[in-house]
Amino acid sequence: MDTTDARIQPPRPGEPTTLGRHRVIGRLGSGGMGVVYLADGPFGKVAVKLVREELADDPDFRRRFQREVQACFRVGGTRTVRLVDFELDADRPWLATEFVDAPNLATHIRTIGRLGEDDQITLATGLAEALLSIHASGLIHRDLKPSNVLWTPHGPKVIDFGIAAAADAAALTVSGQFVGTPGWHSPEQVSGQDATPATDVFAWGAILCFAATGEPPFGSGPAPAVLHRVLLAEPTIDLDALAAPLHGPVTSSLARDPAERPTAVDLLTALVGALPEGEPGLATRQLQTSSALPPTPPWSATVAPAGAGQGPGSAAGTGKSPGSANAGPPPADGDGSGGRGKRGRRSRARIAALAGVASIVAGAAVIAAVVLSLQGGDDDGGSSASSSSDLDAGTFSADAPWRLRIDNRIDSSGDGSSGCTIVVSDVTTGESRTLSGLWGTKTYQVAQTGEFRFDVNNEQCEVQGLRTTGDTGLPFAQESSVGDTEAFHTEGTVQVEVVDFNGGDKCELALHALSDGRMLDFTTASINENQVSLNAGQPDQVYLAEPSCGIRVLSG
Ligand SMILES: Nc1ncnc2c1ncn2[C@@H]1O[C@H](COP(=O)(O)OP(=O)(O)OP(=O)(O)O)[C@@H](O)[C@H]1O
Repeated sequence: MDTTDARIQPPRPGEPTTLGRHRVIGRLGSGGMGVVYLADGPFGKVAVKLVREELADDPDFRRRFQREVQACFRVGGTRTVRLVDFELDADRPWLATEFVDAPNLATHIRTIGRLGEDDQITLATGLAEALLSIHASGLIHRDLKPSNVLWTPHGPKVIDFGIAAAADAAALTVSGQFVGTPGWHSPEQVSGQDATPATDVFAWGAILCFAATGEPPFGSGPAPAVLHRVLLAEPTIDLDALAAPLHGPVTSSLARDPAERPTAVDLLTALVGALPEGEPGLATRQLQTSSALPPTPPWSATVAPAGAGQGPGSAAGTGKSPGSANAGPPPADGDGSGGRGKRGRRSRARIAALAGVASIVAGAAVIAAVVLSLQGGDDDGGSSASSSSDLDAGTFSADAPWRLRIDNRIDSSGDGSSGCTIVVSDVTTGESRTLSGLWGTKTYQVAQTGEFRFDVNNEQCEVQGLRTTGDTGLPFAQESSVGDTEAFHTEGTVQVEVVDFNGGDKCELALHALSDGRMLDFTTASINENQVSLNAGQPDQVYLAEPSCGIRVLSG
């Protein structure tokens, strides 16, 4: 298997140094939609796809991209990479997925050679599992090909599902011609018809032929010739090279008529029992691979230091991202009551100014060291807290995900205040995060456990640590712009009503898992549709992160 380093190129001059909260380390590759960077940030290593400028300028692309990205959160399973963060409003939108330290299948076959029979079956089963999760979420991949399959020691992981729809639409608008990589696209795509789940099954068959022989079933060469063969010729399926259990499924998946192709469920059913000896069955394998997922992201849903969102070389961005600490307007007023007035406007101006002076903010004079003690707190699902006016020494220890609430009580009638700056330090590791330019009340979910110390720049900044171990009881209402909701339990679907759009006409809502901060679903409510539902996928402890509006959870 390749090493990571061999696959990573240094960023080129003028390329972004940060994308949202992620620091760019290198380039993983580029394709039709944009460049993919390896980056490091609050979720560990991620692969960030930055959309090409031409596409970003196309309003139709943006609309479709946004819709598809929202849908991607519904895709579960262990055979698809997890979407962890994105910024859709940026000059150039980007999305971050978990980084999988493995080459793509095209590279693997080019450098190592074609797959043996056992590996073919592992690939066939894993890809069918991926298609099952994608199709079960109502999506179609549309662009399944070897470079969109990462080949790990545990089998394949599929990238780029769903988002190809947006690129197809934009490219067709411009050229009116077929756009894509010939050889993997189905006859119906080549002739301009709608893609269906059967389209992905066709690509599944083509990838298996390629994995077994190193050649796609309709050959290679100039694009028009390949497209012509896809439309009119019979595929070349080398049955000597292909593992016997795949003969039937691969042949039927390449049927010209989509109705004659098997479904992902048919493929899995056909492959049950064909897995190599020693390879556990599907359900067991899923459990094993899911435990290999990256560890709980540290400091999830916390605020990045002001200005960290877009570095000097950055090409993208407004710094506003649902699920990101920069999401949403700043609080409307100092007490978090949701009122809007002079102070809210002034806060916005101050925060904008702060964004330009990150280094000054990061080094802001910490004039009051506050160490909170929550040892004796209420631990049964309520909150336990100590305020910054209590200067007693002590430590706040958290043995489960917890919440940090900051209430800015600074009298800002005079100019000169830059809001609250809080430095949260992990006492054991010494790691710290600076949350700056905070106005009103803000609450953050922190996945990291351990012992923490808080330092604030003004004793009027009240800091509370909250334990959130149980249900809070529903329904409940949340004031405008006060950060995350309390954690609550959902049976799968959450109904939310937006009660205050906070001066705008839209509100972005992101549902996160309490356990590790991972985003489960994302939707946008509008004044015309102020009740929305979010899908957690399965019963879970969840919270709604950083809504920029006043919301009421109707059912969870
Ligand atoms: N999450 C990820 N983890 C590891 N590597 C990744 C990840 N996402 C993408 N890559 C690498 O970056 C390469 C480029 O990705 P990209 O999707 O842009 O390429 P492509 O499939 O060749 O192009 P396109 O589909 O846009 O025409 C991939 O082939 C893969 O090797």
